[in-house]
Amino acid sequence: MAENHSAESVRVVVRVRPLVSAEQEQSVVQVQGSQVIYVQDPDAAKKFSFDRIFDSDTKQTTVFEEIAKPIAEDVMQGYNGTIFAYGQTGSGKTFTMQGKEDGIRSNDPAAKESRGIIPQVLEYLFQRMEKDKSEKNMVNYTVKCSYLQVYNEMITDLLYSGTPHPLNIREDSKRGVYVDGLSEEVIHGPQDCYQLLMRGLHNRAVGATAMNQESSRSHAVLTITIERNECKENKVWSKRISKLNLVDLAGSERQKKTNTTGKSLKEAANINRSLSVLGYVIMALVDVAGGRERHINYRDSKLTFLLRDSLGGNAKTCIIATISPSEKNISETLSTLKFAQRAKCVKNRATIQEETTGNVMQLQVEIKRLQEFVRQLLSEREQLVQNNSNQSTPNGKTPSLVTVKRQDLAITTPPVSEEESNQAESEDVTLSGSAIKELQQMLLMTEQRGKETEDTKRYLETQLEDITNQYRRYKDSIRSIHLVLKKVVSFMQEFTPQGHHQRLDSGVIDMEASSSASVEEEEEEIQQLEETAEYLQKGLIRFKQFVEAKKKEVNNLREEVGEKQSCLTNLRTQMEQLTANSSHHRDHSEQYAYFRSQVIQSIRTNVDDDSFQANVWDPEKLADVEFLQYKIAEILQSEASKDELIQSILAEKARIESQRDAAQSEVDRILHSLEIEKENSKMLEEQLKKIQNNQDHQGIGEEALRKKLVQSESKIQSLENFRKQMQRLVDQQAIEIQTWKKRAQSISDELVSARKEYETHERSRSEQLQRLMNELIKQRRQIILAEERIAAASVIQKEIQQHFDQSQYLREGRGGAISSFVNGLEYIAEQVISKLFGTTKPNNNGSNHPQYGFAGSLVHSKDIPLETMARLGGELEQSAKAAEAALSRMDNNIEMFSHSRSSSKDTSETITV
Ligand SMILES: Nc1ncnc2c1ncn2[C@@H]1O[C@H](COP(=O)(O)OP(=O)(O)OP(=O)(O)O)[C@@H](O)[C@H]1O
Repeated sequence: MAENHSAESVRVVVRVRPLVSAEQEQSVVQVQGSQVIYVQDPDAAKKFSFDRIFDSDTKQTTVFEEIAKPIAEDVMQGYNGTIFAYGQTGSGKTFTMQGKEDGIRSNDPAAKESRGIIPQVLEYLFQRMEKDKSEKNMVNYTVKCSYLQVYNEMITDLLYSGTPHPLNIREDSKRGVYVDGLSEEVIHGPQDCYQLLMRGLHNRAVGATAMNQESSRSHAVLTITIERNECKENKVWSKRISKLNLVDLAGSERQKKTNTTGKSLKEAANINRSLSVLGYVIMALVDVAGGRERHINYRDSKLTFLLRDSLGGNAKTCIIATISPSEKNISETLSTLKFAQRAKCVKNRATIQEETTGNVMQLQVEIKRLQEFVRQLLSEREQLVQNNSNQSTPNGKTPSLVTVKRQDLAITTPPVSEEESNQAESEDVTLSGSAIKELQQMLLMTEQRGKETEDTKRYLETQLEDITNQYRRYKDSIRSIHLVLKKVVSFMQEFTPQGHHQRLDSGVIDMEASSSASVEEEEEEIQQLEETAEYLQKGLIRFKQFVEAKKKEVNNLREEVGEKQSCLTNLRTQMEQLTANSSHHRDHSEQYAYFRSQVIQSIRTNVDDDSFQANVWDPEKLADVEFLQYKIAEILQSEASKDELIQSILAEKARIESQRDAAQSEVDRILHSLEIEKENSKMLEEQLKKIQNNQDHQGIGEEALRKKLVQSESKIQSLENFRKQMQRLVDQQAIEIQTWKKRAQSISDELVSARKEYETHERSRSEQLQRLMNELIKQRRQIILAEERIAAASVIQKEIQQHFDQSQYLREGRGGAISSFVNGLEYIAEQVISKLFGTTKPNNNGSNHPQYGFAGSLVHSKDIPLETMARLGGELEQSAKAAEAALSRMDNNIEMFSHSRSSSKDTSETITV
C-alpha cells in the first residue's frame, strides 16, 4: 500500500511584500540573490538564508511555478501535500495563497495575473487529470473539496450554509485524523471549486484590526482530496488517495500592536495560542530531527492536531513565510524569520497512499500475473545473457562479464526437456554488467512486491482487528441483552400467577424474609422502569417537536420555493411575452420594410412611366403621390422608433435574464438546503424510529429480545465466518510473502555470488596487470642499464685509445731507447775492442757521436784502465741484461695493453649490439 521514503526536510521559503501606500519609509529588508535576506535592525543587519526568497517584485505565477507546482505534482503521484502561509497580519498570506478575488472570478488575463496559489493549483491539477485520463483508458478520478476554519479554537465548516456549529477532530486507524461531520463536495472542475471557495470566503470570519482592515481572524484550511482509481489487468483496481491542504493561517500579530480588546482580544489570544503551539511543535520536531526523543504535543491545539501529518509526518510540506518590508514591522518580521528558520529543520516522511483491491480470486490472478512477469523477466535476462555470450571474444574471457552457475539463476521455470536440463546444468551462463543491473532491478522489484504484499497484509490485519473489535462489542451487547432478558424473565415469572404459585410451592423463597426487601426492590425496579419510560417518553416528545419544527421549516421552505417558482414562472411568461413582442415588432418592421420597398418601387415605376408626366396634374395621381410621401415619412419614423424599441427590448431581455439567473441560483440554493433539510428530517425520523423501536423493545419483551438475540447471534456467526475468511486470506498472504521473501533472498544470494565472481575475476585481472607492470619496469631498468653500459663502453673506448696512444708512444720511445742503447753498447764495445786490441776507428771521436750517449762519452773522455773497463763491461753486460728484462717487461705491458684494448673493444661492441 505504501512505499517507504527517507526523511525529507520541510521546504521553507520567504516572500517579501511591497511597501504599501501608507508606508512611506524605506524598506528595511534586503534580498541578496535567491537565498539570502538581510534585515536592517538598528543594532546590526541580521542575515538569514532559506531555500528560496521571493522579493517584492515576484509575480504570482513564479511563486506557483517554483513552490506550488512541484507539490501539486507530488499530489498527483499519490503523496499528501501541504502549503502553509505564515506571517504577521497584512504581510501577504491571503494574497499569496488565494490572490485577489477579481482574479479568481474573472477571465480577464490582467486580473488573472493576481491569482494566488489556490486557483492556479486547481487549474493545474485538473489539467493533469485530463492528461492522465487521455493517456490511459481505465483511469478515473474523483475530486472532493472541503473548507474549514479554526476560529477561537473551534472548527467550523465553511461550506455549511446553515448556522455554523463546532466540529470535532477524530482519529482512527483507517482514516487517520479527520474532522467529524465536515462536508466534502465533489468538484468536476476548477470553476466548481472557485464557487466553493467564494462561499467559504463569505463565511470566513473577517474582523477589522488596527493593522489590517480585512485581517483574516481565523486559520483557513482548504483540502482537495484526489482519488485515483485505475483498473489494471484482471479487474484488479489500484486506488490512490492523496490530499492537498492549502492553509492560510491567521496573522501572527501581537495583541498590543493591533489594539485588540474584548472579543478581539480573546480571538488574538486563541490565534496566538494555536500559533504558539505550532511553534512548540516545530521546536520539538527540530529536537526529534536532531536525534532527541521527544513527545510532540499535537493535541495541544486544534490546528496542530488537524495538520499533524503535515508537520513531521506523511506529507510533502512547504511553509511560505510572508514578511513586510516596513520599518515599523521589523520585530514581527524578525520573529517570522526566526520561526521559519526553525521550521527548516523539521523532517517529514512522505509515502504514496496506494492500495490494491479486488476479490480473493482477482488477487490470486494478480499474483499469478506477477509470477508470469517475473518469469518473463527471467527469460528476457537469459536471452540477454545468451546475446552477451555470443558477443564475447573467442577465448570467452571478456573482462566485463561475470560467470555464474545456471542452476543458481533458475527460480521457477524448469528446462523443458531432460536434454535441455542436462545441458542447462552443465552450462555456465555469462552475465554482463547490464544483466547484473537487470538482476538488481528485478531484486528491487521483488522487494517492492514483497513490501506491497506486506502492506496489504497489514491493511487486512487492521481490518481483521476492526472486525474483531466489532465482534467483541457485539458479544458484549449480547451479554448485556442476555442479562436484561434474564431480568425480564424473572420479573415476568414473579408477576405471573404460575410464577407466584411456583414461588409459593417451591418454598425457595422465604415469604417473611422476602416480604419487605423484595417488595422494596421490585418497587425500585418498577420505579426505575417507569423513570426510563418517562425519560424516553419525554425524549420522544422532544424529538417529535423537533421533527415538527423541522417539518414546518421544510414546509416554509417548500412554500418559499413554490413562491420563488411561481415568481420564476411569471418572469418566464413575461420573458416569453417580451420575446413574442420583439418578434411581433420584428415582423411588423419586416412588413414595413416590404411595404416601403413596394411603395418605392411604385414611385420608381411611376417616375419612369412616360404617361406619368402627362398625368402630373391629375388630382388623383397627386393624391396618390401625397399619400405615398406620407407613407414614406411614416415608414422612416417607424424605422427610427423600431431601433429604439429593439434597444429597449434587448435591455429588458438582459434584465429579465439576470433576474431569471438570480432566481434560478436562489432556487438552486433553496433546493440544496431543502435536500439537506430532507436528509436531516430523514435522519431524525430514523432516530425517532429507533427510539420507538427501543420503546417497542421494552414493551415487546421476551420474544423480541430473543429474536434480536438470534439475529445478533447469526450476525456474530456471519462476522465470525467473515473473520475466518479474512484470517485465511491473511494466512495466504503471509505464505505469499514468505515465498516472495525466499525468492528475493535467493536472487540476492545470486547477486552476491555474481558479485563475488566478478570481484575474483577483477582481482586476477589486476594481478595480471601488476605482473605486466613489473615486467615492464624490469625491461625499462635493463634498457637504462644498457644505456649506462654503452656510456661506460664509450668511456672505456676512449681509455683504450689513450692506452693505445700511450703504448704507441712507449713503443716509439722504446725503439729510440733501444737504438741509442745499442749504439752506446756498440760504441762501448768498440772502445773496449780498441782498448783491448789497439784498433780505433778513424775520425771516430766520441764527442762527435752524441748518439753513443753518456756511457760512450764517459769512455771516450777518460783513459780508463782495462780492469776498470772489464768491470765496466761486466756492469754494462748486467745493465744490458737488466735493460733487456725491462724491455721484455715493457713488451709484456704493451702486450697486456693491446690485449685489454681488444677485449674492451669486444665488450663495447657487445654492449652496443
Ligand atoms: N506580494 C504582494 N504584491 C502586491 N500586494 C500585496 C502583496 N502581498 C500583499 N499585498 C497586499 O497587501 C495587503 C495585505 O495582504 P493580505 O491580506 O494578503 O495579508 P494577510 O497576511 O493575509 O493578512 P491577515 O493575516 O490579516 O489576513 C493586501 O492589500 C494585498 O493585496
